[in-house]
Amino acid sequence: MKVRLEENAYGKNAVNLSKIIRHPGYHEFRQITVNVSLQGDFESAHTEGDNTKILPTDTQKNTVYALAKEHFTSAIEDFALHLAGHFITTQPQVSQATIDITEHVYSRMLFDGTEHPHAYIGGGSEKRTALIVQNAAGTTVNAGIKDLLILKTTDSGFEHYIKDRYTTLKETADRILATQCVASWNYNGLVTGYTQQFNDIRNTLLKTFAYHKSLSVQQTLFAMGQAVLEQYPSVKDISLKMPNKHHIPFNLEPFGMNNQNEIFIATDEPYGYITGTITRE
Ligand SMILES: O=c1[nH]c(=O)c2[nH]c(=O)[nH]c2[nH]1
Repeated sequence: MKVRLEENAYGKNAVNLSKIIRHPGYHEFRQITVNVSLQGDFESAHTEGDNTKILPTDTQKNTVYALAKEHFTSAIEDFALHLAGHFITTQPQVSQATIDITEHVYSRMLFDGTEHPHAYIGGGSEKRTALIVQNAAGTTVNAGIKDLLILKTTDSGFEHYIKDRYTTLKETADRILATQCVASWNYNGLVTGYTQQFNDIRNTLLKTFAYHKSLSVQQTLFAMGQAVLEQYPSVKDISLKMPNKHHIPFNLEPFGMNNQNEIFIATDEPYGYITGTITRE
């Protein structure tokens, strides 16, 4: 039987790297996880076991650490762009380099209103992400946030949905809305000041979530994406993933008590999963 190699890629995943940037009197600390993935002329490696065009994934991992010394100095997008450019320009057999970086958030410890010069506290589940794809057609920059746990205690309802013989869900005009949000957006070309853009977009997402009078997760997701596209011409499109982390009112009637929307059972699974991409018309 004749078979042929279709799409293929290889690289090193989960390259965990931390860096201290030492300044007189204070330190900066960064921690990232890097995935490198290369595409190109690797057919003979698969069909003949010919490794002469293979840059070992071990070398790719070493390259991430080595280039971090000089080139991981600001936003993860900038470091990812440098890494992608390195593999494309030094390896002629590589036609596409994909660099995916996740940054783990740390904030400085604060004592009596003063930031400690070298002690940090982890940022919980939230992470910042950058995904760079470089090939002959150009370079795309995707930035985002993942595992952003956000919740509001009112201004959320879910009513007027389909009811059939299997429906048990009660309509509510006032519920908890909670999600562990993933947001990622593509920029129109390159941007100056990735961290400022990231902080501004993150703030817009949070503010829209907080102030939106939500009729459903779907409607809030759309409003969050729309706000970003309206305020940032640099953003081409935005994708959101919003698992509905249900908080279901607990029945206190067996105990002769009236639950006035105060006591809930927080359930992890199963969960509603709402996703969408919003783009300009
Ligand atoms: O905002 C919501 N969207 C749904 O599609 C849905 N389905 C459901 O059971 N609860 C909710 N909530």
